[in-house]
Amino acid sequence: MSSPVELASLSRAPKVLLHDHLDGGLRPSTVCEIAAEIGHELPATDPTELGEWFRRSADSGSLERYLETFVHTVAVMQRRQDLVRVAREAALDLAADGVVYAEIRYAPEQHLEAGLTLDEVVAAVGEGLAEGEKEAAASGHAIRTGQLVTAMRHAARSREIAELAERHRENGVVGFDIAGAEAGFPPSRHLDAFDYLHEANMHVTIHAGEAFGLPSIWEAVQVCGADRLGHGVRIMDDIQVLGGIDEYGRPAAELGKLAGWVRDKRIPLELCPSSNVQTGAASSISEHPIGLLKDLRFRVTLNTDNRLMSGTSMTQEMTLLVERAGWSLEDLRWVTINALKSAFIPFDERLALIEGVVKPGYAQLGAG
Ligand SMILES: O=c1[nH]cnc2c1ncn2[C@H]1C[C@H](O)[C@@H](CO)O1
Ligand SMILES: [Zn+2]
Repeated sequence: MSSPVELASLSRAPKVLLHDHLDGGLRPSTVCEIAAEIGHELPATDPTELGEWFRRSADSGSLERYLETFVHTVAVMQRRQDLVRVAREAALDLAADGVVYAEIRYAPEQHLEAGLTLDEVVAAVGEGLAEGEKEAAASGHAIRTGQLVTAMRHAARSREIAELAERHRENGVVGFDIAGAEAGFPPSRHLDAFDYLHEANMHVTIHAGEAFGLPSIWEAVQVCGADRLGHGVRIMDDIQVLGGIDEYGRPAAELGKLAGWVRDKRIPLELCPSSNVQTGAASSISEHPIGLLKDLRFRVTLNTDNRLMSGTSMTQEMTLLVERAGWSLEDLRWVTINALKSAFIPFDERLALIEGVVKPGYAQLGAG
């Protein structure tokens, strides 16, 4: 049975976030303050106007143009103290939004302009996240965070970044990712990095199937051995909806071999509805494939991608799905548990969060 959703209570629902970019989630006021200190010119100096500028500019229908907005966030994340600050604020903002576990990603190679080393960048972000976690717990919003270290797919440093991730695995780094423009930069360009990580038994997620289709997803899964897919929304290209309901009570559909593999292997999809609408990967929230993929029982997770560029939060993404795609509280609980099952922390710790935090939290709201 599905429970009606009290929208006002969604901010209290426990949330799990696997796909959130540190350089896509800054507070507009922080961007303004640091930019003024370092003399970086912004398209707007008032925080409200700047927030609107990011959202408007990211509403471009193209991943490449969407990514251009990061020039301003990356610019203010070069000094050690600024990385600490941005990471601390990210942990605090997510905790205040009800997120109980978050994997936060960024590309260390983009934060070297003020002279930091790659290791110093990872240490600064780790320090900020730890501070944020501590403060959040003291204010009654416990959150656990982990870092995902990203290599940029157009660059040629992925092997070095993979080694960086491995060096810091006891120090808050839980996995590795590649990001950036997808068309023309297949994941297999970075095979050396993935081979290294598999040798070291490290977790890997790959942005694939966002701006480019099935060949990118196939390479990510079958050539590069991705544990999860960043977006993966274009797996839809391998699914034919037949109309009506099948013998299991699901939408009747024919899955191609790749879609079948992704579902059978329970490969998690890190879906980001608002971001996909902005980059043109989906036409609207109500038409976003997340609903169909949920009904077909793919391992669906719900994510923000870039809170600043999308003007969003986990509560907002949940609210949109409830309002525009008819999601129930049980659906939200399901994606939350899916996300924890797919997290890159040890199994026992995932289970402890599912049983000790997520299930009781949803029970309090009337689900499960
Ligand atoms: O949705 C995305 N797809 C591909 N790359 C992305 C996306 N969101 C952010 N990025 C890029 C821009 C950032 O500078 C970089 C590291 O977080 O990752
Ligand atoms: Zn992303």
